[in-house]
Amino acid sequence: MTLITDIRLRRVLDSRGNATVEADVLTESGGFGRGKAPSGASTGEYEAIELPANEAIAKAREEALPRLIGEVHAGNQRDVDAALHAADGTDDFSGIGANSAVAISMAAAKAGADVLGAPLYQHLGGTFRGNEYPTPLGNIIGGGEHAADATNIQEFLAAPVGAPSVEEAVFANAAVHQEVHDILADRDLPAGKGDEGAWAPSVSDDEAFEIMDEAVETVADDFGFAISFGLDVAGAELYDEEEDGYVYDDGVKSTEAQIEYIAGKVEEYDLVYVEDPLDENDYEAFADLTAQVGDQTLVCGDDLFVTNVERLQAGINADAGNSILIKPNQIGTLTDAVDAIELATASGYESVVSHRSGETEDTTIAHLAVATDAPFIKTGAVGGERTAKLNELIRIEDNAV
Ligand SMILES: O=C(O)[C@@H](CO)OP(=O)(O)O
Ligand SMILES: [Mg+2]
Repeated sequence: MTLITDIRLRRVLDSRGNATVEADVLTESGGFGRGKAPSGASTGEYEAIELPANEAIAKAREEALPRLIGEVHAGNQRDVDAALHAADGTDDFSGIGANSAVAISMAAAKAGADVLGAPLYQHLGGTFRGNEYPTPLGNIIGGGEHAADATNIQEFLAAPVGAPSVEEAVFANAAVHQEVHDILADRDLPAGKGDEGAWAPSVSDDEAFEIMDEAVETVADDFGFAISFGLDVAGAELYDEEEDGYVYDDGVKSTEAQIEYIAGKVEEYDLVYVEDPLDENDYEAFADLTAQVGDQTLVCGDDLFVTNVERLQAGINADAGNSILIKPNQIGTLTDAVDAIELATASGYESVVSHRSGETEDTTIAHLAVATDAPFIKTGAVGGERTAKLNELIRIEDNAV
């Protein structure tokens, strides 16, 4: 019933106005799924390769479609993704493009769910998945590669850990976003928004910490539950090999100083989440920081692990970090992403499912986070391509998908 009978690929817009790949998968019994590839700006050195959309589409039409149409069942996700790998023939999807691969992989999963008449999260997670919902991490203040003349740290993320429901958590993050706007206005600090909708004021990182702290406390009082915050430092973007350190507006920090700085911020602000605090090649520094603060916060590898089981295994061996960021387009297929989650779970690491800075209306990651019992999902706080996922989470919680 889920035999793939047609795949259509087209170029559509992403949230930055760039071209990305959209895939439609149709099955023998009328099942339909549509997936769209997101795209990063602070991409890790070891990510799967995204090709220009036109090229990715042409390559996938030539190489992948003949191996999928009439050959593979959309309901057998591992078969779909194995066919994508076989069609690509490289170990980084540079053959057909990770953007074509992930769009087809997600579209096939949705077509498989459609035939079953089940929500995608049930198709992916099965009926015996847990009954937890992820806490949304809301990007509130940001800079780095996502906005010019703003903070050095890429993302300050609200984490409504005490929220009684996904719905309350989503609204709390939006309220923190609004509160930060008001604080910035009171301080006469004009601010545009970065790629993910976070405020991008021209303030020091220290001032951003202070503003976040004030905003989450105010909103936590209003909502009546605990709201913490966390960071995506995007350390690989700050690290400069020639300087042998992390380059901030106010000077360069050595690796030791960076570890001390982040550990200090974890203590001072009770941070619940710290992503990529260090360079993507420095497992040892990750391990040092994890030894210091790993029992009180999630130390998460994004550019460090790039959703890749081999890089994750190296991290596990080195005790580097205690959680992994999962971005399906970083590795190219849902099977590869789920393999990384399974290895993480088996090794006592948490998995945090994430959007990219360039996004679309696609909601697959909301379903993946619920299917795999992720403790957190990182998918922004405001903006249509972000609320697409947040509102889908609300619907999933409400049994309305
Ligand atoms: O670094 C990150 O975690 C992501 C998403 O927030 O950014 P980008 O998609 O630009 O890599
Ligand atoms: Mg990151």
